[in-house]
Amino acid sequence: MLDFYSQFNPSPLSIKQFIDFENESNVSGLSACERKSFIFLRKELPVRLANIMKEIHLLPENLLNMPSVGIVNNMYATSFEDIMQFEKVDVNETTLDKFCQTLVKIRNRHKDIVETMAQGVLELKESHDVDAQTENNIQYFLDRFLMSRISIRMLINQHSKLIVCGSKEESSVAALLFGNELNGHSRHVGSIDPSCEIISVVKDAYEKARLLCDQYYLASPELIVQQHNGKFEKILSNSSFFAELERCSQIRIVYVPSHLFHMLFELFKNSMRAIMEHHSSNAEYPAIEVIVSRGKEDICVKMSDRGGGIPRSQMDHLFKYMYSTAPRPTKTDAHTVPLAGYGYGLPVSRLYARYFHGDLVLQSCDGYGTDAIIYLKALSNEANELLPIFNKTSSKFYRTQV
Ligand SMILES: CS(=O)(=O)N1CCC(Oc2ccc(-c3c(C(=O)NC[C@H]4CC[C@H](C(=O)O)CC4)noc3-c3cc(Cl)c(O)cc3O)cc2)CC1
Repeated sequence: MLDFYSQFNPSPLSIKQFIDFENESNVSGLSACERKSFIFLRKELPVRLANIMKEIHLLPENLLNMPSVGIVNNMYATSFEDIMQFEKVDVNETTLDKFCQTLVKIRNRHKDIVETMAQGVLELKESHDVDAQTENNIQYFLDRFLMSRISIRMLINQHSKLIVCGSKEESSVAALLFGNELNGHSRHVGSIDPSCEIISVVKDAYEKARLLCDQYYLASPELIVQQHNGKFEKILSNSSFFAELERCSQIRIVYVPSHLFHMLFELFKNSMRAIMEHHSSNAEYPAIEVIVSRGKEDICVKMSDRGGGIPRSQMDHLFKYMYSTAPRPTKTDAHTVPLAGYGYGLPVSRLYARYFHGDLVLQSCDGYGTDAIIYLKALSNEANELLPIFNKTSSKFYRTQV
């Protein structure tokens, strides 16, 4: 069955399709949405699982034989079998309920997979010499494996949040509690906010990172936020609309707030760490400046710090899984720098940006500071999932690399 489903390419969805899918259900009732989602997912989830499982099987023997990689492999095989039981069932209330609960079970099973995979890489580093080719292999695989995982969790979250998987009582309570409007704000569609106010997420991520910074450094840099809404530039001059523009000028995007938060939280931690270390002998710390801008195609969030910057020779390391994989500090290690990434914070943040055809880039001036720019698609119909495809090209990459 694995070979059968790995023959199909994953079908990317745009954010607009995720939204329209739910809006359509408003017309024909939730059960139509649930049925349509079930029919799509009972094929698409096995396709996405099978595509990445075939790549796991192409990994270098040394890595594949690591205990933690074996655990990941078995988890995927179990989840694939779980979904297979719905391949030919009739579509009725019982199977839809069971399917929902199976998705929640799979989501819980996979919740620590990033850490488990990182543990597998660590086991390899500690037991074998890792040559440049193997490191390239691992970088290529982890980018694709972690992107695939983001996409599978997105599909599961959209289905389970829209259908509000769980007991009917929970569903009715959820409907009572959340319904379609949240305190008059636009309603979320699963994990998507159709009107996500970017500056609010920026401030939230800053406050959470500042907490960690204050805990360790007993101080933290201030935040200066600006925005430039190019969308309204043309009619800015007409003062009669000014009040309206003031309200409209909050730059909003149809996006997944949790993805944006993850990226911003990671970047704030890195900027704060650089600033506090670079100015450790000062009593004053240069503020972090964030500019949010909206143009025709892109929405950009630029974070600028004066943390001393990084030489170009070191820049590539920041996105390297192998370079950053280090033993997680033990709880008793009182001197753990809370802002230091011991995992894959930056590479995963770039995957979140790229997942809907955006990007995350760093521009550093050694001796001065670093700019980090998050690019997001301004239009939801252009924000298509970017999915890894298992085919001859990807297989060849592993073969030539070995
Ligand atoms: C893989 S991960 O996601 O897990 N993770 C990536 C992140 C890393 O932590 C960090 C944090 C900050 C910095 C840093 C320095 C810095 O440290 N300079 C001083 C050294 C410059 C080289 C110098 C040398 O080696 O030559 C030795 C001093 N300067 O600018 C930044 C900076 C980086 C990012 Cl990405 C940013 O967004 C903003 C920034 O200001 C580096 C590393 C943990 C691991």
